[in-house]
Amino acid sequence: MLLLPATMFHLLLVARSGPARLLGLPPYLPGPEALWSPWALLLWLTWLGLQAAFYLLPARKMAEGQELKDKTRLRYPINGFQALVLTALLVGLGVSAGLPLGMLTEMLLPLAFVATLTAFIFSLLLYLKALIAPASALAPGGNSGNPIYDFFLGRELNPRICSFDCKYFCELRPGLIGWVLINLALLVQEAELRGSPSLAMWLVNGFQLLYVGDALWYEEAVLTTMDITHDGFGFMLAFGDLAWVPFTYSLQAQFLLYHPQPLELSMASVICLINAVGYCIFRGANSQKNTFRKNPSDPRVAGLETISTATGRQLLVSGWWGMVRHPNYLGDLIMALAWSLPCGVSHLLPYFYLLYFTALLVHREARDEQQCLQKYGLAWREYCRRVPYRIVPYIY
Ligand SMILES: NC(=O)C1=CN([C@@H]2O[C@H](COP(=O)(O)OP(=O)(O)OC[C@H]3O[C@@H](n4cnc5c(N)ncnc54)[C@H](OP(=O)(O)O)[C@@H]3O)[C@@H](O)[C@H]2O)C=CC1
Ligand SMILES: CC(C)CCC[C@@H](C)[C@H]1CC=C2C3=C(CC[C@@]21C)[C@@]1(C)CC[C@H](O)C[C@@H]1CC3
Repeated sequence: MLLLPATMFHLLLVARSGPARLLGLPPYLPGPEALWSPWALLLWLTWLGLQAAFYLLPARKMAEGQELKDKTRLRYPINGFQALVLTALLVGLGVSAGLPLGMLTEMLLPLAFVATLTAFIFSLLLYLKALIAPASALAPGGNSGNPIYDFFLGRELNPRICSFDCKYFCELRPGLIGWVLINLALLVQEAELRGSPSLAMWLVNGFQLLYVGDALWYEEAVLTTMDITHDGFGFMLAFGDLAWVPFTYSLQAQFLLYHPQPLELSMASVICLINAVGYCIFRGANSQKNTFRKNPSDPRVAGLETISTATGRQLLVSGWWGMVRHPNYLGDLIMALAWSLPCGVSHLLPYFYLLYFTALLVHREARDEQQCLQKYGLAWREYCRRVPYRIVPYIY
């Protein structure tokens, strides 16, 4: 809980330092005046309020979540993409009215500080709220009895205030949309400093906008992720969603603002190709599984080979899911590489996301594997026999 914020501040500080060494000491330790700003607090609370208001707007669709312990299902608004578009319109209006968006880059440290503070306070409130929640509302993982562990993992599975789902809201809105807004501010600031944004900055902005746009367009798919169906809402997700995602996932664009990198058109084309390959695998695999889970006789997936399980559900063993057991992770990792390459190879810092993400996905894959083994038993073992590689064919 201390190491994660410390890492985030380290990254923010070294990204703007001359040597930009991932493993070096930060150039200075920020004092309270560099971290605390009432304006940053006001901006952050306005941002959360705005995204909460967008969440509450009428949605094009209400989706049902997975079945819960008490056999009920929660309902979720599907209007994340609408929130992204409304945010873009509002920011566009603001910029055309003279809003200095580039100034946001000067406020990243105090904004990250208030986001961290919010995550701690929010997690504490969530922990207390879980004390009065019924047993059926608790998450399988975060109720060990060790308060520090439970505070970190989260005790309640789907904490809600009336129909407002705190975890679902945080997972996709303020952090993800905040990430692309910070990227855009860095692009605007670069244009102000150097006359125009660099090609590398355009690529990083474009790739990450595609990723965030995709997540919000296919928002319903998040309802089947382990974050929503299995993990409680505690410090890990609150900090991850509200602080870690916007302030560390924008690291490549931060690095580029302070360390401009030349990029040939030919190299840029190769990087675009790598991102496109990663995206096709990521989207193809995710859509294939979602289509199959919704309706196994859908013509797009009906011809695929499957294994039956004792639960009545089937597992795909051909198509993307016959290549490796987590093709979507493979695509995601290839995209992560494409996001770092525009930053050149002179520094390790812009590759932090790739390194962290590899560790996160290897760990996540192992957790998912355990859950699937528990759920599907022998059928899962058979799947592992037929599809022996986890993420990278013939390697891992
Ligand atoms: N950028 C980031 O920071 C992060 C991005 N992600 C991305 O989010 C997306 C969702 O990831 P995540 O929630 O981890 O997991 P997945 O979308 O991979 O879902 C795993 C589940 O899929 C089902 N499944 C597994 N194998 C098969 C099969 N052969 N046939 C049919 N169903 C199968 C199982 O659930 P069941 O059988 O119950 O349906 C399993 O529990 C991924 O694309 C990932 O890359 C994830 C984490 C962080
Ligand atoms: C701070 C910790 C080390 C870990 C925090 C993890 C979180 C940042 C991630 C856990 C699962 C996530 C997912 C996404 C973003 C990152 C977090 C919140 C997506 C929304 C990214 C876009 C994809 O299309 C779907 C992802 C679902 C899981």
